[in-house]
Amino acid sequence: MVVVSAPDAACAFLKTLDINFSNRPSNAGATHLAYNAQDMAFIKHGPRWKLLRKLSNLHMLGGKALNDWAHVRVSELGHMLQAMHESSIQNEPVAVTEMLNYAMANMIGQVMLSKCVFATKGSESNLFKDMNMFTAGTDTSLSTTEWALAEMIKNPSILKRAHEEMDLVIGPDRRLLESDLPKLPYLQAICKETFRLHPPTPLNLPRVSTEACQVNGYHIPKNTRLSVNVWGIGRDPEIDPRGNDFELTPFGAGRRICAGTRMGIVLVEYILGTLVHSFDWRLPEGTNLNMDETFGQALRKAVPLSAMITARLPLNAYAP
Ligand code: HEM
Repeated sequence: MVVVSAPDAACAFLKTLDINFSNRPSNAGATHLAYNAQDMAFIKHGPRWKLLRKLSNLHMLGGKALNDWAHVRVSELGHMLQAMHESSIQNEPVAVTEMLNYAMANMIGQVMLSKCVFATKGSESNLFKDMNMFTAGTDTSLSTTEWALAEMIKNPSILKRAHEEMDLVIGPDRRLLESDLPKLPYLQAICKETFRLHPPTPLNLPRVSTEACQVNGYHIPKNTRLSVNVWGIGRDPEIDPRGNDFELTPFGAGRRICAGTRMGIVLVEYILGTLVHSFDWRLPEGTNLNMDETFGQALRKAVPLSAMITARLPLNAYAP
């Protein structure tokens, strides 16, 4: 197995990925949810074929599908905001992680299965869960949103500056819309910085060399397992941001790049932006912010985020 941590070597490897590292090792979990036509043929006879065909037929991860399903994100986010608002009125801490999990799973679940995942016990939704699509889509987006909120609670000046930008662009009378996102560069910078510091897949997903090859002077035999240490590269003080763009690859790169990149970015920016604009955030009295990491399906906070929130918008902004 090769783990690449140095940016220049990672850059060379990533450039070689499409040619020689396009397969996944057989135990790579969600990575079997391969997506393009060639990969589809590769797994055509596997148990995931039915769902994959559905994904592909609906073009559900592309730009048009993202627009077509915007109303689902609005309504699911509305339900979460309403529940959070009720906690704030009762002066109770909000179980942020749990709420994000429900909202993200329902957003992704409804798009893929046309039903609310946490309101159905049908076999199709079980199949969906067994197939790791939750972890590919929800755990990654959830962990980024949770880490970003935690970093802002830890650094109130960042939260304040995000509020200032949003108050200027959106104002205090309505909720954030997805169409506001391009006008919020500071929010986008917060998301990018969170991807750098807390990449949900810190070693990317593993690839296997299909052929022997030479990379950066090293001989890589056929069938070598390759991992890129995205977490280490993102924290390397030597990195020059004017490099070749391979210093920030939270969604991977090349032919097997994350199939849900667009959806992941929209989910994180839209949900995080709305939560920040809608509430003031602070820790419950007498508690400390634990920033320890734990690695499961994604790199998550070891202690789920719990916070006190105060509404910043009029009551009707918190309706589903
Ligand atoms: C913050 C959000 C997300 C992050 C950081 C992320 C990250 C990744 C990474 C690093 C890979 C491996 C790429 C490579 O090997 O080069 C991957 C693969 C994948 N992701 Fe995501 N992901 C996110 C959201 C999503 C969403 C929302 C979906 C779908 C609903 C999704 C579906 C997939 C699938 C199907 C693959 C496998 C692609 C293949 O093997 O060809 N991801 N993701």
